[in-house]
Amino acid sequence: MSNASTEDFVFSTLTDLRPDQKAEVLIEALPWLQKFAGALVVVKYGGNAMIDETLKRAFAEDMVFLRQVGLRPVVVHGGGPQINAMLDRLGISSEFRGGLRVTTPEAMDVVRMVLTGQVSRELVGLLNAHGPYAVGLSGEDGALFQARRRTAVVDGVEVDVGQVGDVVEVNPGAVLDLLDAGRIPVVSTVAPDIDDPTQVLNVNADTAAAALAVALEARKLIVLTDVEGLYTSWPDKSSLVRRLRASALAELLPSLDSGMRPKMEACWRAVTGGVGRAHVIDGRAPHSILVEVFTTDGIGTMVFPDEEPAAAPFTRPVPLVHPEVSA
Ligand SMILES: Nc1ncnc2c1ncn2[C@@H]1O[C@H](COP(=O)(O)OP(=O)(O)O)[C@@H](O)[C@H]1O
Ligand SMILES: CC(=O)N[C@@H](CCC(=O)OP(=O)(O)O)C(=O)O
Repeated sequence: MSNASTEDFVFSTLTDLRPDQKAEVLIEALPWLQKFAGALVVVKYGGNAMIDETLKRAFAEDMVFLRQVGLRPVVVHGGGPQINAMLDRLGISSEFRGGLRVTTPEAMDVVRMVLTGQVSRELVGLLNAHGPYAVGLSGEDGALFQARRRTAVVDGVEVDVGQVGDVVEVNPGAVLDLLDAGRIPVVSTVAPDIDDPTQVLNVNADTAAAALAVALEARKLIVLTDVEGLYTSWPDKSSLVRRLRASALAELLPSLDSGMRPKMEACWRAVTGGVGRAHVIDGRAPHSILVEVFTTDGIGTMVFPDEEPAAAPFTRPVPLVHPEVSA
């Protein structure tokens, strides 16, 4: 076993399971399949979790699995490393300040091109290898997002970062139409500038995913990244947090580094805005989404609200199989 890859290990372990053990794995999912039937789940797929081909295919399988068992998944994707690669190829320099890309008009053209013309296309293709599920749209389509320009804060000082914005309005109609038609919307986080409709703004994908999850009254926001979850004293591996109340997270936020901070802020915004649970999970582990949704222990870090909402969050039954997919 010592020379086997992680993948060999996973597959040999699974095929070595006795039938009764396989049945146990399946039956553990039953209460979660019941609980989440019809639930709307926003999944943020980060650029760093999007590098390995096998993992990308596993991600697409997970999304189609969620859809097929009656959930309503919405993908919001990032693409930071892919934007960096294209800027390098084009010889355009780029830097981050306070966790945000300084976005010149020239860089904005590249951000828009890479997110909507490359990353979105690739994800849509991977999902549609399983049937006609995915439709890509950006924050510009159907006036999905309106954003307002923002600055970054570096060492307590506000700095200009160019064409960067925060989502201030969401019109989720186009996403709901796609969900009602049995599709999986794949959202790129480019948004029109609310104060100057001739301009588009670059929006951090974690932040946009949280705004969309709140507007859609999602049951869950799941953020995939390239670590196991939130560590209270990064990089000490023993400090991984499994469960965290929103108020405890609010106290932690100021101490977090720039990579994790937008993610955890997004989780806080989501659960304080009415989303049932927000999770940060490891996108490097194949099928981590399924483990999170359909097992009792889950995986990664889960953020929950201080007070549970009085009424059950919004759910709507959906046909198990899209007519076109079953044809
Ligand atoms: N407290 C922390 N817990 C976990 N990861 C952290 C923490 N502080 C910083 N990080 C870093 O944040 C990174 C994830 O952020 P980022 O690279 O922006 O991811 P993504 O591309 O998935 O959006 C991790 O790889 C890790 O290096
Ligand atoms: C303003 C800003 O920084 N925007 C990000 C948008 C993409 C993103 O958020 O991608 P990840 O999720 O892969 O980090 C950027 O230009 O890289």
